[in-house]
Amino acid sequence: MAEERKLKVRARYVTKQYDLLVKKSDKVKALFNPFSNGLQSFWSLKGISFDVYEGETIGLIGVNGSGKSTLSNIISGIIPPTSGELEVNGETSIIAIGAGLRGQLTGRENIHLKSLMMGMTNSEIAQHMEDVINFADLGDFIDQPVKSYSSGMKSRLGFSIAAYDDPDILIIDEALSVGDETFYQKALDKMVEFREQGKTIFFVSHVMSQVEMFTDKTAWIQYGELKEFGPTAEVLAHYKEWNSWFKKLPKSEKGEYQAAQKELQKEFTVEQLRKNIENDPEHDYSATDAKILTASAISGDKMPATTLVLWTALTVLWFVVAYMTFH
Ligand SMILES: Nc1ncnc2c1ncn2[C@@H]1O[C@H](COP(=O)(O)OP(=O)(O)OP(=O)(O)O)[C@@H](O)[C@H]1O
Repeated sequence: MAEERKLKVRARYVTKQYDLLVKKSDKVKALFNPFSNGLQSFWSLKGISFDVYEGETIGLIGVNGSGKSTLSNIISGIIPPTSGELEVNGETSIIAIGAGLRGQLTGRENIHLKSLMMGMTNSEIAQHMEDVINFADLGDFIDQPVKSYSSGMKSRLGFSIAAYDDPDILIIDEALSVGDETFYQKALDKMVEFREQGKTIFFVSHVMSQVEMFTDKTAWIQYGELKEFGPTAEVLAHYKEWNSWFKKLPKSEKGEYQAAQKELQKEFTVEQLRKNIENDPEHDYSATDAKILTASAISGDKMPATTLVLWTALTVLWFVVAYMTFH
């Protein structure tokens, strides 16, 4: 009988919606304006679905701003999705340049802090500290504040801390693109070791040769959508084709194309998400629609919930004051 593969990450229509207004005054204005559509929003992810199994190494590729880091941060639990279903079975550890490192603390103190957060005892920390320091190989810089590190040095420290965390699911977000060749080789060997142990790895990179060499499957994210998910060789071939088509466009058309895609991410609505789910033959819409579409309360398609509450409260208050005044 074939051994059943363990599901490590299951994503169904995962979205991330950001508010586009940055000034506090704009937020306050939107809150008090009953005719406002709410804050203008941007859908960094428009509904991503995939299954990843134990021992798989997954490449995450896509042009700048396509949503790779957003997805990585959601899988690692750093930020919540706006809507959708996400099942993550196991401990995750993310390595992104400088992510999770405290700039005012030294490298050694950062390792100590992380060890304490992992619940290690003092004697465990001593051994762990030595392993991480040896792997990071930062020399005297290990006792300097991390804010004085170059991005390559931060990546070395971040990778070493995460690698010795012994996570089930390792997410590497561009962290190896800034290091030098020696460290890159060492990190790659460590990743191969992880893979052999049956751990699951997500590998975000713009370097196609790294993705090709290291991953089994690849997810191509394009302006917030999952354009393709499958065997790395196939996906990379299609991605390269798309890239050479894009590169051949005149400069003005490139700009127009990108602006149009970004506009679609601004105009995306929960209604469109619902339609996408309804039209997905592989998705049992009726069973999960409520959970998957929780974005409806914050979508900006209608008056935001906070404004609604505020206006109801003000109306009630007005009636109370009027009643007390005229009685
Ligand atoms: N906090 C935020 N508020 C508003 N928009 C955001 C926020 N974080 C990310 N975005 C937007 O979401 C989109 C996806 O960003 P993300 O960093 O996930 O892309 P990426 O594929 O990792 O890009 P890169 O290859 O350049 O690292 C971008 O358009 C970005 O501007």
